[in-house]
Amino acid sequence: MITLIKNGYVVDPASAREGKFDILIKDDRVLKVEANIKPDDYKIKVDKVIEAGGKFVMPGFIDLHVHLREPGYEYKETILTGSLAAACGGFTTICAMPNTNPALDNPDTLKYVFDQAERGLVNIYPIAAITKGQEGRELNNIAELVKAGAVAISEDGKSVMDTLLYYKAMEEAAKIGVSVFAHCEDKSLAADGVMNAGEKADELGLPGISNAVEDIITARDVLMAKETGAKLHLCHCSTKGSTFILDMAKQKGINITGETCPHYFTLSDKDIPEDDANYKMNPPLRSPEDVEAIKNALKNDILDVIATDHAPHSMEEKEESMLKAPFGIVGLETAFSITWTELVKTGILSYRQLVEKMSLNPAKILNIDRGCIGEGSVADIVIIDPDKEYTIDKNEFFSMGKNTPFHGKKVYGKVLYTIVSGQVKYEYANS
Ligand SMILES: NC(=O)N[C@@H](CC(=O)O)C(=O)O
Ligand SMILES: [Zn+2]
Repeated sequence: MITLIKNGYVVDPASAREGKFDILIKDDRVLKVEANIKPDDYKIKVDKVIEAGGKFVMPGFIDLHVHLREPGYEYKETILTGSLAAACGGFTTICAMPNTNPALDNPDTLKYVFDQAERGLVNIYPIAAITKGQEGRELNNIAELVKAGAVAISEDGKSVMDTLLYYKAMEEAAKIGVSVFAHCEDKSLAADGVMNAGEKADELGLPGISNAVEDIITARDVLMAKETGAKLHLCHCSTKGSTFILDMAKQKGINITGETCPHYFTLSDKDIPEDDANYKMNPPLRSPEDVEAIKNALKNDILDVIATDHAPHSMEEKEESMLKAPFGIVGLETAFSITWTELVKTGILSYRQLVEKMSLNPAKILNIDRGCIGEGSVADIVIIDPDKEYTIDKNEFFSMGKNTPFHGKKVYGKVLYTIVSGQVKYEYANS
Protein backbone atom coordinates (compact mmCIF):
# COMPACT_ATOMS: atom_id res chain seq x y z
CA MET A 1 0.00 0.00 0.00
CA ILE A 2 1.50 3.31 -1.12
CA THR A 3 0.09 6.62 0.09
CA LEU A 4 1.19 10.07 -1.00
CA ILE A 5 0.45 13.12 1.14
CA LYS A 6 0.83 16.10 -1.16
CA ASN A 7 1.57 19.74 -0.44
CA GLY A 8 1.46 19.64 3.33
CA TYR A 9 3.17 22.19 5.57
CA VAL A 10 5.35 19.71 7.42
CA VAL A 11 6.54 20.49 10.95
CA ASP A 12 9.02 17.86 12.11
CA PRO A 13 11.46 19.05 14.78
CA ALA A 14 13.32 15.70 14.81
CA SER A 15 14.60 16.32 11.28
CA ALA A 16 14.49 20.13 11.65
CA ARG A 17 12.12 20.20 8.68
CA GLU A 18 9.53 22.91 8.41
CA GLY A 19 7.91 23.84 5.14
CA LYS A 20 6.07 22.52 2.10
CA PHE A 21 6.85 18.84 1.49
CA ASP A 22 5.25 15.72 0.10
CA ILE A 23 5.38 12.50 2.07
CA LEU A 24 5.46 9.10 0.46
CA ILE A 25 4.37 6.21 2.68
CA LYS A 26 4.88 2.54 1.98
CA ASP A 27 2.83 0.26 4.22
CA ASP A 28 3.60 1.38 7.76
CA ARG A 29 6.73 3.44 7.07
CA VAL A 30 7.69 6.80 5.63
CA LEU A 31 9.59 6.22 2.42
CA LYS A 32 10.40 9.79 1.35
CA VAL A 33 9.94 13.34 2.51
CA GLU A 34 10.68 15.76 -0.32
CA ALA A 35 9.27 18.77 -2.07
CA ASN A 36 7.20 17.76 -5.05
CA ILE A 37 7.62 13.99 -5.11
CA LYS A 38 6.95 12.44 -8.51
CA PRO A 39 6.19 8.75 -7.89
CA ASP A 40 6.93 8.00 -11.57
CA ASP A 41 10.57 8.93 -10.96
CA TYR A 42 10.72 6.06 -8.49
CA LYS A 43 8.58 3.76 -10.67
CA ILE A 44 6.05 3.58 -7.85
CA LYS A 45 2.29 3.24 -8.27
CA VAL A 46 0.45 5.27 -5.68
CA ASP A 47 -2.71 3.70 -4.23
CA LYS A 48 -3.97 6.73 -2.33
CA VAL A 49 -3.30 10.45 -2.61
CA ILE A 50 -4.16 12.79 0.23
CA GLU A 51 -4.11 16.39 -0.95
CA ALA A 52 -3.07 18.35 2.12
CA GLY A 53 -3.35 21.67 0.29
CA GLY A 54 -1.02 23.62 2.55
CA LYS A 55 -2.55 22.28 5.74
CA PHE A 56 -0.26 21.29 8.62
CA VAL A 57 1.29 17.83 8.61
CA MET A 58 2.83 16.78 11.92
CA PRO A 59 3.99 13.62 13.64
CA GLY A 60 0.96 12.03 15.35
CA PHE A 61 0.46 13.26 18.89
CA ILE A 62 1.54 11.10 21.81
CA ASP A 63 -0.36 11.39 25.07
CA LEU A 64 1.57 10.29 28.14
CA HIS A 65 -1.40 10.53 30.47
CA VAL A 66 -4.72 8.84 29.67
CA HIS A 67 -7.19 7.00 31.88
CA LEU A 68 -8.83 4.31 29.77
CA ARG A 69 -10.75 2.81 32.69
CA GLU A 70 -10.50 -0.77 31.47
CA PRO A 71 -10.56 -3.19 33.21
CA GLY A 72 -13.12 -2.38 35.86
CA TYR A 73 -14.76 0.92 34.99
CA GLU A 74 -16.12 0.22 31.53
CA TYR A 75 -19.14 2.39 32.29
CA LYS A 76 -16.81 5.43 32.19
CA GLU A 77 -14.72 4.50 29.12
CA THR A 78 -13.38 1.44 27.35
CA ILE A 79 -10.08 0.97 25.61
CA LEU A 80 -11.98 1.03 22.32
CA THR A 81 -13.93 4.24 22.96
CA GLY A 82 -10.85 5.90 24.42
CA SER A 83 -8.89 5.01 21.31
CA LEU A 84 -11.63 6.46 19.08
CA ALA A 85 -11.45 9.70 21.05
CA ALA A 86 -7.67 9.65 20.71
CA ALA A 87 -7.75 9.20 16.94
CA CYS A 88 -10.30 12.01 16.63
CA GLY A 89 -8.02 14.25 18.66
CA GLY A 90 -4.96 13.56 16.48
CA PHE A 91 -3.28 11.17 18.92
CA THR A 92 -1.60 8.14 17.38
CA THR A 93 -0.16 6.83 20.64
CA ILE A 94 -1.58 7.00 24.15
CA CYS A 95 -0.38 5.71 27.50
CA ALA A 96 -2.89 4.02 29.77
CA MET A 97 -2.59 4.86 33.46
CA PRO A 98 -2.79 1.98 35.95
CA ASN A 99 -5.64 3.10 38.24
CA THR A 100 -8.06 0.53 36.87
CA ASN A 101 -9.77 -2.30 38.75
CA PRO A 102 -7.80 -4.48 39.13
CA ALA A 103 -4.90 -2.03 38.89
CA LEU A 104 -2.27 -2.58 36.19
CA ASP A 105 -0.01 -4.25 38.74
CA ASN A 106 0.51 -7.71 37.23
CA PRO A 107 1.45 -9.20 33.83
CA ASP A 108 -2.00 -10.77 33.31
CA THR A 109 -3.81 -7.43 33.54
CA LEU A 110 -1.22 -5.84 31.25
CA LYS A 111 -1.85 -8.64 28.77
CA TYR A 112 -5.57 -7.95 29.01
CA VAL A 113 -4.93 -4.30 28.09
CA PHE A 114 -2.75 -5.30 25.16
CA ASP A 115 -5.43 -7.72 23.94
CA GLN A 116 -8.14 -5.06 24.08
CA ALA A 117 -5.78 -2.55 22.48
CA GLU A 118 -5.55 -4.80 19.41
CA ARG A 119 -9.09 -3.67 18.55
CA GLY A 120 -8.27 -0.04 19.22
CA LEU A 121 -7.44 2.56 16.60
CA VAL A 122 -4.17 3.87 17.99
CA ASN A 123 -1.05 2.56 19.71
CA ILE A 124 -1.74 1.94 23.37
CA TYR A 125 1.06 1.53 25.89
CA PRO A 126 0.27 0.64 29.48
CA ILE A 127 1.94 2.22 32.50
CA ALA A 128 2.26 -0.15 35.45
CA ALA A 129 1.36 0.60 39.06
CA ILE A 130 4.18 0.94 41.59
CA THR A 131 2.51 -0.84 44.50
CA LYS A 132 0.09 -3.77 44.77
CA GLY A 133 -3.43 -2.52 44.11
CA GLN A 134 -2.01 1.01 44.33
CA GLU A 135 -2.43 0.65 48.07
CA GLY A 136 1.00 2.06 48.83
CA ARG A 137 2.14 -0.87 50.96
CA GLU A 138 3.93 -3.46 48.85
CA LEU A 139 6.14 -2.90 45.81
CA ASN A 140 5.24 -4.61 42.56
CA ASN A 141 7.80 -6.62 40.65
CA ILE A 142 8.86 -3.74 38.40
CA ALA A 143 11.25 -5.78 36.24
CA GLU A 144 8.50 -8.30 35.52
CA LEU A 145 6.01 -5.55 34.62
CA VAL A 146 8.48 -3.86 32.28
CA LYS A 147 9.16 -7.22 30.67
CA ALA A 148 5.40 -7.62 30.22
CA GLY A 149 5.31 -4.36 28.24
CA ALA A 150 4.88 -1.50 30.72
CA VAL A 151 6.54 1.65 29.30
CA ALA A 152 6.74 3.46 32.64
CA ILE A 153 5.71 3.04 36.25
CA SER A 154 3.35 5.33 38.12
CA GLU A 155 0.98 5.41 41.06
CA ASP A 156 -1.14 8.00 39.25
CA GLY A 157 -4.31 8.97 40.99
CA LYS A 158 -2.19 9.37 44.10
CA SER A 159 1.39 9.61 45.34
CA VAL A 160 3.32 6.82 47.01
CA MET A 161 3.24 8.49 50.41
CA ASP A 162 5.69 6.03 52.02
CA THR A 163 9.01 7.67 51.15
CA LEU A 164 11.14 4.59 51.81
CA LEU A 165 8.95 2.43 49.58
CA TYR A 166 9.07 5.03 46.79
CA TYR A 167 12.83 5.33 47.21
CA LYS A 168 13.17 1.59 46.64
CA ALA A 169 10.89 1.80 43.59
CA MET A 170 13.05 4.59 42.16
CA GLU A 171 16.24 2.62 42.77
CA GLU A 172 14.73 -0.32 40.93
CA ALA A 173 13.45 1.91 38.10
CA ALA A 174 16.91 3.46 37.75
CA LYS A 175 18.47 0.01 37.53
CA ILE A 176 16.06 -1.06 34.79
CA GLY A 177 16.08 2.33 33.04
CA VAL A 178 12.31 2.82 33.12
CA SER A 179 10.72 6.23 33.78
CA VAL A 180 8.78 7.04 36.93
CA PHE A 181 5.68 9.17 36.27
CA ALA A 182 4.89 11.09 39.43
CA HIS A 183 1.49 12.33 40.56
CA CYS A 184 2.59 14.80 43.23
CA GLU A 185 0.07 15.22 46.01
CA ASP A 186 0.54 15.18 49.75
CA LYS A 187 -2.65 13.37 50.66
CA SER A 188 -2.60 14.34 54.34
CA LEU A 189 -2.22 18.01 53.45
CA ALA A 190 -4.85 17.82 50.70
CA ALA A 191 -7.30 16.43 53.28
CA ASP A 192 -10.82 16.69 51.87
CA GLY A 193 -10.10 19.57 49.49
CA VAL A 194 -12.02 19.61 46.22
CA MET A 195 -10.73 22.78 44.52
CA ASN A 196 -7.89 25.28 44.74
CA ALA A 197 -7.61 26.93 48.14
CA GLY A 198 -8.37 30.63 47.84
CA GLU A 199 -11.08 33.26 47.50
CA LYS A 200 -13.15 31.25 45.04
CA ALA A 201 -13.22 28.20 47.30
CA ASP A 202 -14.27 30.45 50.18
CA GLU A 203 -16.97 32.04 48.05
CA LEU A 204 -18.36 28.62 47.06
CA GLY A 205 -17.94 27.33 50.60
CA LEU A 206 -15.80 24.42 49.43
CA PRO A 207 -12.68 22.96 51.09
CA GLY A 208 -9.44 23.96 49.36
CA ILE A 209 -6.26 22.30 48.11
CA SER A 210 -3.18 24.49 48.59
CA ASN A 211 -0.24 24.72 46.18
CA ALA A 212 1.92 23.18 48.90
CA VAL A 213 0.01 19.90 48.45
CA GLU A 214 1.68 19.61 45.04
CA ASP A 215 4.94 21.43 45.69
CA ILE A 216 6.02 19.47 48.78
CA ILE A 217 5.80 16.10 47.04
CA THR A 218 7.33 17.53 43.86
CA ALA A 219 10.36 18.62 45.88
CA ARG A 220 10.55 15.25 47.65
CA ASP A 221 10.32 13.28 44.42
CA VAL A 222 12.93 15.44 42.69
CA LEU A 223 15.36 14.91 45.57
CA MET A 224 14.77 11.16 45.41
CA ALA A 225 15.33 11.14 41.65
CA LYS A 226 18.61 12.96 42.26
CA GLU A 227 19.76 10.40 44.82
CA THR A 228 18.58 7.28 43.02
CA GLY A 229 19.31 8.40 39.46
CA ALA A 230 15.75 7.47 38.42
CA LYS A 231 14.27 9.17 35.35
CA LEU A 232 11.46 11.24 36.81
CA HIS A 233 8.53 12.65 34.88
CA LEU A 234 6.27 15.07 36.74
CA CYS A 235 2.64 14.54 35.78
CA HIS A 236 0.11 17.36 35.41
CA CYS A 237 2.12 20.28 36.88
CA SER A 238 -0.31 23.01 37.92
CA THR A 239 1.58 25.36 40.24
CA LYS A 240 4.14 28.10 39.94
CA GLY A 241 6.16 26.29 42.61
CA SER A 242 6.34 23.00 40.71
CA THR A 243 7.65 24.76 37.59
CA PHE A 244 10.23 26.53 39.77
CA ILE A 245 11.37 23.21 41.26
CA LEU A 246 11.45 21.63 37.80
CA ASP A 247 13.57 24.50 36.48
CA MET A 248 16.00 24.24 39.41
CA ALA A 249 16.24 20.46 39.05
CA LYS A 250 17.05 20.75 35.35
CA GLN A 251 19.70 23.35 36.08
CA LYS A 252 21.26 20.93 38.55
CA GLY A 253 21.40 18.24 35.89
CA ILE A 254 18.75 15.99 37.45
CA ASN A 255 17.16 13.56 34.99
CA ILE A 256 13.70 15.07 34.95
CA THR A 257 10.88 16.13 32.63
CA GLY A 258 7.57 17.81 33.30
CA GLU A 259 4.11 17.82 31.81
CA THR A 260 1.09 20.02 32.10
CA CYS A 261 -2.40 19.79 30.60
CA PRO A 262 -4.48 22.25 28.53
CA HIS A 263 -6.78 23.16 31.42
CA TYR A 264 -3.86 24.40 33.52
CA PHE A 265 -2.82 27.01 30.95
CA THR A 266 -6.37 27.96 29.96
CA LEU A 267 -8.47 28.19 33.10
CA SER A 268 -7.96 29.42 36.65
CA ASP A 269 -10.14 28.89 39.71
CA LYS A 270 -11.70 32.29 38.94
CA ASP A 271 -13.30 30.70 35.86
CA ILE A 272 -15.29 28.23 37.93
CA PRO A 273 -18.78 29.70 37.53
CA GLU A 274 -20.54 27.75 40.25
CA ASP A 275 -20.42 24.40 42.05
CA ASP A 276 -19.94 22.42 38.83
CA ALA A 277 -17.97 19.15 38.87
CA ASN A 278 -16.90 19.65 35.24
CA TYR A 279 -14.36 22.02 36.80
CA LYS A 280 -13.16 19.46 39.32
CA MET A 281 -9.91 17.70 38.62
CA ASN A 282 -6.75 16.77 40.47
CA PRO A 283 -4.64 18.84 40.74
CA PRO A 284 -7.27 21.60 40.72
CA LEU A 285 -7.48 24.71 38.54
CA ARG A 286 -5.13 27.15 40.25
CA SER A 287 -4.83 30.93 40.53
CA PRO A 288 -4.29 33.24 37.52
CA GLU A 289 -0.69 33.68 38.72
CA ASP A 290 -0.14 29.91 38.45
CA VAL A 291 -1.68 29.88 34.97
CA GLU A 292 0.84 32.54 33.90
CA ALA A 293 3.69 30.52 35.40
CA ILE A 294 2.59 27.40 33.52
CA LYS A 295 2.47 29.34 30.24
CA ASN A 296 5.94 30.79 30.85
CA ALA A 297 7.34 27.38 31.70
CA LEU A 298 5.95 25.99 28.45
CA LYS A 299 7.33 28.90 26.46
CA ASN A 300 10.76 28.56 28.04
CA ASP A 301 10.81 24.77 27.59
CA ILE A 302 10.90 24.13 31.32
CA LEU A 303 7.73 22.08 30.82
CA ASP A 304 8.46 19.48 28.15
CA VAL A 305 5.10 17.86 27.55
CA ILE A 306 1.44 18.70 27.07
CA ALA A 307 -0.61 15.65 28.05
CA THR A 308 -4.35 15.43 28.49
CA ASP A 309 -4.89 13.58 31.80
CA HIS A 310 -8.03 12.36 30.00
CA ALA A 311 -10.14 11.22 32.96
CA PRO A 312 -13.64 10.20 31.86
CA HIS A 313 -16.44 9.73 34.36
CA SER A 314 -20.15 9.02 33.90
CA MET A 315 -22.75 11.79 33.66
CA GLU A 316 -24.33 10.64 36.93
CA GLU A 317 -21.01 10.88 38.74
CA LYS A 318 -20.29 14.36 37.40
CA GLU A 319 -23.78 15.68 38.01
CA GLU A 320 -23.00 15.46 41.71
CA SER A 321 -21.77 18.52 43.59
CA MET A 322 -18.04 19.27 43.66
CA LEU A 323 -17.92 17.83 47.15
CA LYS A 324 -19.08 14.42 46.01
CA ALA A 325 -18.12 14.01 42.34
CA PRO A 326 -14.86 12.26 41.38
CA PHE A 327 -11.87 14.29 40.19
CA GLY A 328 -11.13 14.41 36.47
CA ILE A 329 -12.08 15.81 33.06
CA VAL A 330 -11.78 14.42 29.53
CA GLY A 331 -9.22 15.89 27.17
CA LEU A 332 -8.34 13.74 24.15
CA GLU A 333 -10.73 15.50 21.78
CA THR A 334 -10.01 19.05 22.89
CA ALA A 335 -6.27 19.12 23.68
CA PHE A 336 -4.95 20.04 20.28
CA SER A 337 -7.44 22.79 19.43
CA ILE A 338 -7.13 24.36 22.87
CA THR A 339 -3.34 24.31 22.70
CA TRP A 340 -3.43 25.71 19.19
CA THR A 341 -5.86 28.47 20.14
CA GLU A 342 -4.39 29.42 23.50
CA LEU A 343 -0.67 28.96 22.91
CA VAL A 344 0.18 28.89 19.21
CA LYS A 345 -2.21 31.47 17.80
CA THR A 346 -1.23 33.79 20.64
CA GLY A 347 2.48 33.41 19.81
CA ILE A 348 3.44 31.77 23.11
CA LEU A 349 4.57 28.55 21.41
CA SER A 350 6.04 28.08 17.96
CA TYR A 351 4.82 25.30 15.66
CA ARG A 352 8.01 23.44 16.46
CA GLN A 353 7.44 23.69 20.21
CA LEU A 354 3.87 22.42 19.87
CA VAL A 355 5.11 19.31 18.05
CA GLU A 356 7.92 18.84 20.55
CA LYS A 357 5.54 18.97 23.50
CA MET A 358 2.76 16.88 21.99
CA SER A 359 4.81 14.34 20.07
CA LEU A 360 8.60 14.35 20.01
CA ASN A 361 9.33 14.82 23.72
CA PRO A 362 6.75 12.21 24.80
CA ALA A 363 8.36 9.75 22.35
CA LYS A 364 11.78 10.47 23.85
CA ILE A 365 10.48 9.97 27.39
CA LEU A 366 8.97 6.62 26.43
CA ASN A 367 12.08 5.78 24.46
CA ILE A 368 9.99 4.76 21.45
CA ASP A 369 10.80 5.23 17.81
CA ARG A 370 7.94 7.65 17.06
CA GLY A 371 7.27 11.38 17.20
CA CYS A 372 9.02 12.14 13.91
CA ILE A 373 8.40 12.03 10.15
CA GLY A 374 11.82 10.91 8.94
CA GLU A 375 12.54 8.56 6.09
CA GLY A 376 12.19 5.05 7.51
CA SER A 377 10.20 6.10 10.55
CA VAL A 378 6.76 4.71 11.43
CA ALA A 379 4.08 6.63 9.52
CA ASP A 380 2.13 8.04 12.48
CA ILE A 381 0.94 11.35 11.10
CA VAL A 382 -1.70 13.97 11.75
CA ILE A 383 -3.03 16.52 9.24
CA ILE A 384 -4.57 19.67 10.62
CA ASP A 385 -6.55 22.63 9.34
CA PRO A 386 -5.17 25.46 11.49
CA ASP A 387 -7.81 28.03 10.53
CA LYS A 388 -10.95 25.99 10.95
CA GLU A 389 -12.99 27.60 13.70
CA TYR A 390 -15.53 25.56 15.62
CA THR A 391 -17.32 25.30 18.93
CA ILE A 392 -16.47 22.42 21.25
CA ASP A 393 -19.55 20.25 21.70
CA LYS A 394 -19.30 17.48 24.28
CA ASN A 395 -22.21 15.68 22.64
CA GLU A 396 -20.02 15.07 19.60
CA PHE A 397 -17.25 13.35 21.59
CA PHE A 398 -16.38 9.76 20.76
CA SER A 399 -15.33 9.41 24.38
CA MET A 400 -17.98 8.07 26.74
CA GLY A 401 -16.93 10.85 29.10
CA LYS A 402 -18.67 14.18 28.53
CA ASN A 403 -17.09 15.80 31.56
CA THR A 404 -15.38 18.89 30.19
CA PRO A 405 -15.29 22.54 31.25
CA PHE A 406 -14.73 23.45 27.57
CA HIS A 407 -18.22 22.70 26.24
CA GLY A 408 -19.24 25.71 24.14
CA LYS A 409 -15.73 27.13 23.83
CA LYS A 410 -14.81 28.57 20.41
CA VAL A 411 -11.52 27.21 19.17
CA TYR A 412 -9.35 27.02 16.07
CA GLY A 413 -7.60 24.01 14.60
CA LYS A 414 -9.32 20.86 13.40
CA VAL A 415 -7.78 17.43 12.98
CA LEU A 416 -8.52 16.34 9.40
CA TYR A 417 -6.68 13.02 9.26
CA THR A 418 -5.08 10.74 11.83
CA ILE A 419 -2.80 8.17 10.25
CA VAL A 420 -1.46 5.29 12.34
CA SER A 421 1.25 3.06 10.87
CA GLY A 422 0.37 4.30 7.39
CA GLN A 423 -3.38 3.67 7.76
CA VAL A 424 -6.01 6.41 7.94
CA LYS A 425 -7.77 5.77 11.26
CA TYR A 426 -9.74 9.00 11.39
CA GLU A 427 -10.89 11.38 8.70
CA TYR A 428 -12.91 14.51 9.41
CA ALA A 429 -16.19 14.12 7.57
CA ASN A 430 -16.21 17.60 6.02
CA SER A 431 -12.58 17.74 4.92
N1 LIG B 1 -6.72 13.81 37.29
C1 LIG B 1 -7.86 13.49 37.83
O1 LIG B 1 -8.55 14.38 38.28
N2 LIG B 1 -8.28 12.22 37.91
C2 LIG B 1 -7.60 11.05 37.47
C3 LIG B 1 -6.46 10.66 38.35
C4 LIG B 1 -5.20 11.46 38.15
O2 LIG B 1 -4.72 11.65 37.02
O3 LIG B 1 -4.60 11.86 39.13
C5 LIG B 1 -8.63 9.92 37.36
O4 LIG B 1 -8.24 8.76 37.26
O5 LIG B 1 -9.84 10.22 37.32
ZN1 LIG C 1 -2.64 12.14 38.55
